[in-house]
Amino acid sequence: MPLFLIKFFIYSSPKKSFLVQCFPHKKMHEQVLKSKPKGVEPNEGSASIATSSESVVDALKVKEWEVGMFHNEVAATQGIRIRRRPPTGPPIHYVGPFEFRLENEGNTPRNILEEIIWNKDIELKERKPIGMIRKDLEKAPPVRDFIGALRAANERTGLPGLIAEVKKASPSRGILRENFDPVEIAQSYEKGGAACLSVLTDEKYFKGSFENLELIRNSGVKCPLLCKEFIVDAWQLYYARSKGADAVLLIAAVLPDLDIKYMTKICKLLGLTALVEVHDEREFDRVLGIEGVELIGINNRNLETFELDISTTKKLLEGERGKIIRERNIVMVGESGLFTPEDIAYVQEAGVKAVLVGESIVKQSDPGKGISNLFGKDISV
Ligand SMILES: O=C(O)c1ccccc1NCC(=O)[C@H](O)[C@H](O)COP(=O)(O)O
Repeated sequence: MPLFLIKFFIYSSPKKSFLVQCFPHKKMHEQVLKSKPKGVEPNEGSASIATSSESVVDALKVKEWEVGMFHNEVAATQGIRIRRRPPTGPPIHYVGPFEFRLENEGNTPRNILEEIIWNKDIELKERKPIGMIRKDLEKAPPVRDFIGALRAANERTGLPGLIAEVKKASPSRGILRENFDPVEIAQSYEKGGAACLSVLTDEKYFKGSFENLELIRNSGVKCPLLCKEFIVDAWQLYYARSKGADAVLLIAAVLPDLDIKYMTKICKLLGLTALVEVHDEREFDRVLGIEGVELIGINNRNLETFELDISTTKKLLEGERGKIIRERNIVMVGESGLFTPEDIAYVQEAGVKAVLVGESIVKQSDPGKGISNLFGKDISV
């Protein structure tokens, strides 16, 4: 019997629901049983009756969860620890006409990155139909050359091209800047010599927005824009482009190889540059095995623990991997935790042609001047 059917029967068997109801206090059934009749707040220990059209929706939800589980299994074989969906079943559980809400330990994210990823699913439920996005795409401003801008800045200054991040807050640092005017910050970065900008669009954890991305794009800022989002679905690529993005971030700690392959192809079709982010050797090797990747970021921050170590960039670019990068002419980006001219020199020495910097410059009263402080000299055009 296929795995998804076995799981379906386990999760929908009357026996299990009996156990859940009889022994809610037992370790193996530490679920809090809640029903959620339509339009009524969850109510512990009761159930609601579903209509037949609801049962079609229910079947789809179960199926959706099964796909997520399959995704988790594939991802785990590639060393990906971030689970795409909660592993202990969909939070809403259906038995015949009854609907239960199950909450248990397995439905708790293991770290902040996993929490952000699970939250994307909730956000994506509200997405516009792809047909509407197609229309928006026709009106989107033309794509600008992200990698070209980084290379040009590197040649002009002899220093890594700067991707300056427009970031109001982060899970690791909280609020970085109270008086946050995204357009003013973007203009100040451009004036200070940034080659490209990275704009956080996640609202819940970074206090960013797609509105900020659009505002910056429509403000006359010429630097190409990276849409700094947690991408889990190809739909987000179309949406980012429709809002004026020139590049998107694909995180190898979250996306299995097949997703990265598929998404980089869609990016090419849309004219978007994909910045593929890695944090360790295994992720780096996986990404080097994918054809057509032209821009790779090494994040010095462990997104599960927040630990920062800029020697991550050096470690990953040593030896054979560094050689492959040079042979393929891939542009490497050193990301996170860069505060001083010495930090910039260190990652440049390690082999990066670009850096992605947020905190150290966005916190300055004049973010453009913050760039001169970071590089130890004026790099404005
Ligand atoms: O910054 C965080 O706390 C964070 C937490 C979870 C996922 C991603 C996170 N940050 C994204 C980034 O990698 C940085 O915004 C970016 O590289 C700039 O870093 P920094 O210069 O240290 O602000």
